[in-house]
Amino acid sequence: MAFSVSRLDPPSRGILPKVAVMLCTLLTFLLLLHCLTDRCCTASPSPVKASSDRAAALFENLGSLRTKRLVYQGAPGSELRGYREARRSPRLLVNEASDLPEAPLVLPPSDLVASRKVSPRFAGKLSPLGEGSKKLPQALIIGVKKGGTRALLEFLRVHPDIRAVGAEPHFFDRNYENGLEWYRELMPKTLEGQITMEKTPSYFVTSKAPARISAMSRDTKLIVVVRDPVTRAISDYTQTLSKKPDIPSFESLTFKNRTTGLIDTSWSAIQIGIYAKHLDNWLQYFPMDQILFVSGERLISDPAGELGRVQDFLGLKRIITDKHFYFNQTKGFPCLKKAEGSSKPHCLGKTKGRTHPNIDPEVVQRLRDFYRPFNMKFYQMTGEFFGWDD
Ligand SMILES: Nc1ncnc2c1ncn2[C@@H]1O[C@H](COP(=O)(O)OS(=O)(=O)O)[C@@H](OP(=O)(O)O)[C@H]1O
Repeated sequence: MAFSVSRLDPPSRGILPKVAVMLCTLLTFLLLLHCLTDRCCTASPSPVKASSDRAAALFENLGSLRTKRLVYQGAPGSELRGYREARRSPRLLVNEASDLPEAPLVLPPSDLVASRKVSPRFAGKLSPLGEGSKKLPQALIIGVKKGGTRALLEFLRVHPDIRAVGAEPHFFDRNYENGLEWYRELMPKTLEGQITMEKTPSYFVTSKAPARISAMSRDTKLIVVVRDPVTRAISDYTQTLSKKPDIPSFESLTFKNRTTGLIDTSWSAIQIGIYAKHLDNWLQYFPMDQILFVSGERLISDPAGELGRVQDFLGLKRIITDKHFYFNQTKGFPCLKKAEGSSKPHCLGKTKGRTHPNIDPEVVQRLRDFYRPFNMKFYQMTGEFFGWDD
């Protein structure tokens, strides 16, 4: 102020210059006062102020996201909600925090994925590191042939936490010599927390399979789809007949000697249905609570109910429910409203749900009598009643 007065001071000492100096001083004072009010700052924003505001906003957002991450780690059960909230704020992540590394903000912590509080498939879509790795299966559908194993696997594949091989690897029966690394290579890539599965129905009747699977992992979960052994035998025969139309009749293959009524238990169609005998072999290596028996009949009459049991057994959330199925009148079987990775309805192929040939009722009855004691034993061993002998 003193500086401006002396600079404006004219050499003359008249009254007018003094008034002019006083007016100038007053004007300067008023201007300064004006600039200290809000109107002044709003009208002419300083670039420094704007950028510091953005930085403060980013800092605040980062802070709020950090808080969310702390919530995931600190409070079990609140994880998914917190993560979803963060996901539902794309504006926050894309616009305001675009300068910040996105991955650490977006991905749920790995321990959270491992505990499956967040669907690993969901997390996987966001993973910057790729699609996981191939692992040996943690769960197997080991049988039984013609029990409904394909239907079960196709239905299970709808679950986001299950990844399964489509074809039957036959590792523990035919391809064991290829080694575990060969087997692992067949598997789909999975993320932490996802379950790798395969189905090979012949494992259930392969005497070496229990020891081999146990050597891979004693924790392997085993699923067996069982079906009335008489219907199963006819289904098995129907499949063979479709490939070799010249084979003898079911009736003649059933007996070693039709006159004496002696059943040919060496015929695989008959052999496979002696479930109690095969199960005995598995129980040498696995405890009963590591084996789940799925009813082939209920898989048709109530697929969601059976799938509920399977999801529980695998420790998965019950995601596959009634709303995933519809009954297809033409097929005569339940089908998926949407198959895995598709939006279209999906029924199993025409080799599933074949029309069976008519079998002499006397032979059917003879087979029912043959299986009854084995079925009783099987119900006793499993503690479950499948109702094949009503
Ligand atoms: N949803 C659905 N759609 C079609 N078929 C179904 C379904 N659920 C169970 N099934 C029954 O599955 C039987 C075939 O069993 P598998 O898949 O175990 O056969 S195989 O061992 O893999 O060849 C098959 O046996 P067949 O009827 O004798 O063909 C079906 O009865």
